[in-house]
Amino acid sequence: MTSGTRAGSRNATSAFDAGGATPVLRVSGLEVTYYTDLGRAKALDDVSFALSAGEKLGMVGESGSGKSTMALAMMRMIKPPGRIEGGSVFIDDTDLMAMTEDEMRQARLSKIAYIPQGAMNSLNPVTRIGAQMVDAIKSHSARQSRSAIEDRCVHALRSVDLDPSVFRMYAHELSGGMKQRVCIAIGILLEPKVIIADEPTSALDVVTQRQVMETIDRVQDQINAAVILIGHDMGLMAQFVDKVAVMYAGRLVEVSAVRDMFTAPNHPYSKALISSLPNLDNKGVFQGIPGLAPSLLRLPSGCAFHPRCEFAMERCSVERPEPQNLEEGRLVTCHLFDEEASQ
Ligand SMILES: Nc1ncnc2c1ncn2[C@@H]1O[C@H](COP(=O)(O)OP(=O)(O)OP(=O)(O)O)[C@@H](O)[C@H]1O
Repeated sequence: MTSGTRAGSRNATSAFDAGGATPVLRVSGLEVTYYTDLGRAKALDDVSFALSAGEKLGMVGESGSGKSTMALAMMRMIKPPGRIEGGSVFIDDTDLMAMTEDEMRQARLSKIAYIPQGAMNSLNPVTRIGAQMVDAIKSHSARQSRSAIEDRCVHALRSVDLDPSVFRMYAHELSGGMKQRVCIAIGILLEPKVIIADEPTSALDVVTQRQVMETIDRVQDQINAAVILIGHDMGLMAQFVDKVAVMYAGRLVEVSAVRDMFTAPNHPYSKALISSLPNLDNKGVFQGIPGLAPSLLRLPSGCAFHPRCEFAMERCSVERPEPQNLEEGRLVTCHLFDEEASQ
């Protein structure tokens, strides 16, 4: 039933296919566990992927699948009871996981920027936008002159289509879309190589959502960054990203080019996600996926998706599938592909 073909390697971390180009970002074997009173929740389990400059990856998955944890782990911003327990995050030749705390503070914003969920609501209400932007730059390059820093801020505001007058404004004077664009402007102030935007369009109307996505597109073009967009909206993703990564219970179950993902998804969970989207055949009715996402505290044995999978085989409840690289840079974590390989 599978549509992808194996490229021979079973080791997903060995082939960082970033579309032929040398990847600027290589995440390998990233692991995060939350130690809660109720037990251990492995929120990130052996996550590996790569992105090249100018590439956009959409990260999707149900609530609690580990998308924000992945972003926070890449930024080394996981807080107790969470712990990063393994893996590397290379930007070019530098492993963020091997940096000192001080080096990592410098790397945030200059090498890798994170626009968190609800960022626009966390702008300081009593400080002008300009002062918040200046502070962000000063914490990295204190030696620049005030006028050079201000020029940089105004340039960033212009890049996201905001008038330079926004520099002197307060957050309450801006619309939701404008605030989100301010957050993007702050994210690109130091021209990072990698930008992670966590649900950048939630709580915005559809027209503004589109404008914010177009803004991200444009600034990405200007600085040639690799961008990770985290979100639930597969439809919006489809229009803006190059690749889609699907997370389920802390694991990457599929990474495919956006066209492949929508026309021929490999993993049964991706198939269910795609076919649950409203379309003309189902008259716009949301289908949903049977069953519930599992608790990370009590994961099903074998493949965590097997209780909800219409293609589940006997081994799926016993043996945990490993990520496998397929041709055309596709990755899948599913036993259906083992079957294909052994034929
Ligand atoms: N502070 C915490 N303490 C304990 N467990 C946590 C904590 N934060 C996250 N988790 C666990 O990690 C899992 C993944 O959470 P995460 O926020 O990364 O998911 P998500 O996919 O980003 O969800 P959403 O789409 O709702 O933002 C959760 O299901 C939860 O079990």
